Amino acid sequence: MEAIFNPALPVAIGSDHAGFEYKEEIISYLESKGLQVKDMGTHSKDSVDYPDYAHPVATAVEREAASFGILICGSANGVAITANKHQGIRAAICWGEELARLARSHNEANVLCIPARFVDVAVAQQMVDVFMNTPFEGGRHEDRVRKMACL
Ligand SMILES: O=C(CO)[C@H](O)[C@H](O)[C@H](O)COP(=O)(O)O
Repeated sequence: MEAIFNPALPVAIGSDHAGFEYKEEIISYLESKGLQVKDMGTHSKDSVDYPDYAHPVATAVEREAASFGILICGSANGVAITANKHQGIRAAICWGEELARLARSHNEANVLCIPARFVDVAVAQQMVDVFMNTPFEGGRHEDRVRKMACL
C-alpha cells in the first residue's frame, strides 16, 4: 500500500486559537520541504470555535482536494469529534510517533489531530512526518476500516 501523501495535492491544515502557533510551525516545516499547504485558519491567537476550522479541513479531504488533513486544538478532542462527523473521514488523535504510525497502518486515518497543549512542537512535527509516510497495512484491517462506515 502507498503512503497517504500525494505531492500533486496540498495538505489541508486548520486549528483553533489553542493550536494556532503549532499550525504556523507545521506550515513552515511542510513548506520548507517543498510541500503545498492549504491553510484553513485560524489566523491569530484570538479565541475562536474549532468546528469553524475542522469542517473545512474535513471537507477538503473528503472531496479529495487535499491528500490528508492536520487539525490542531488544545486537546484535539473538539477537532477530532467534528471531523469524524464527515463521511469518509477517519480523524485520529495522536500524541506520539507510534500512535501516528498506528493511526495510518491500522486505521487508515486521513486526518491527524494534534493536542497542542499536551505535546511539544518537535513531537508534532515528527508525527506529521510519520503520518504522511506510513502506508495502510490492509490485510486484517481492511474489513475493520470498511465496517467503520457501516451504520
Ligand atoms: O478540543 C477542544 C475543546 O473540546 C480544544 O482543546 C479547544 O482548543 C479548547 O477547548 C479551547 O479552550 P479555551 O479555554 O477556549 O482556550
